[in-house]
Amino acid sequence: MTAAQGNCDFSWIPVIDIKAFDITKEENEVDRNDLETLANDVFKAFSTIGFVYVKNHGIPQDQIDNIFRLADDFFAQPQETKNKFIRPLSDPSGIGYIPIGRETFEADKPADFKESFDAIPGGAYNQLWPGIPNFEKDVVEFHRTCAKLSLRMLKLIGMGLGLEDQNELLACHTNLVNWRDNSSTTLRLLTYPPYTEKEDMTPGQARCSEHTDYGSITLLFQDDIGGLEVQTVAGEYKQATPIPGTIVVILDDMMPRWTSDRLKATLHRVVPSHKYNRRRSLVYFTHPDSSTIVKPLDGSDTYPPIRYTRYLTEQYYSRGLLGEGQRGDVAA
Ligand SMILES: O=C(O)CCC(=O)C(=O)O
Ligand SMILES: [Fe+2]
Repeated sequence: MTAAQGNCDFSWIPVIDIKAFDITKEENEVDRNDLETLANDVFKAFSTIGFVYVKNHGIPQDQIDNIFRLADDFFAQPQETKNKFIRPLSDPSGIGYIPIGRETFEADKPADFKESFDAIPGGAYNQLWPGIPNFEKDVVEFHRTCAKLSLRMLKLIGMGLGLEDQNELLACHTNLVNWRDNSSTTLRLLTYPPYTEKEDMTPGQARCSEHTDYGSITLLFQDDIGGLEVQTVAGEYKQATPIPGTIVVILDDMMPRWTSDRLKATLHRVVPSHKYNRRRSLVYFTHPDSSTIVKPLDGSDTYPPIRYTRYLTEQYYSRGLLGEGQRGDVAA
């Protein structure tokens, strides 16, 4: 489906071809009609299912493959080496290595059977980088590349919403351009090891338990092993099958708040459906600037204003990534 065709099928996650507005194009080269068609499609998808597959985005496949390889190199290290990158519960950033069984989205369930390495480059936090050749340089570069795509998606969302100032959402994301300060935008390298029910997994344990993401939008690069499930409008879960060459774009918790529920943040999870296979993904959590006060853009009182950092701190705390004593530290 090309941008000019429009009219995607919105009964399930649509594939939207954004070639007309990919990250290699200068904004002033882009045809206005193509842009409007794209903005309409993106808006329809995000106001129904809350997810899209984006193809022809302009991020080179080689660059993506290289980050998957570097992630493999990190997770292949001995446990003691990886443990050196665990951040203490007193660290408000939530970055670093998160071992299996530490993070949970549902307090009454066993913590997730996954491990991750979270990166917020830019120097605002004391990020520790593994000594794997090119790891820091390439991860930082990939972070910046993802920022370009997120900015494109935010632009389309602003147009699709018909905002008087179409750049109003972009204005809350200066951290994607001047990313040194005010940023909690995180690249997560994620791996779900193979397992046996008897020895490794606890009954009821998920690879990634049910949740919505916290920020503005998420870019999810998945490998070819399935397991990601997304809640349908009818409330059932359905597989979001990997589609080669696409990135899954997810709407996060701030969007219903900004748009008075015109846009949705949809529940999703990763189920242990492929036990002999490792699943890997790269997740770019785009966050608004930390100091942003998120409130309905239509001036209504659908949601009370909230300072983004405060919201995030509460989420990290409830996920087990932050200690009780740190909850107030970065709050409003
Ligand atoms: O690995 C995946 O496919 C999904 C991960 C996810 O939803 C998350 O980390 O927020
Ligand atoms: Fe998620």
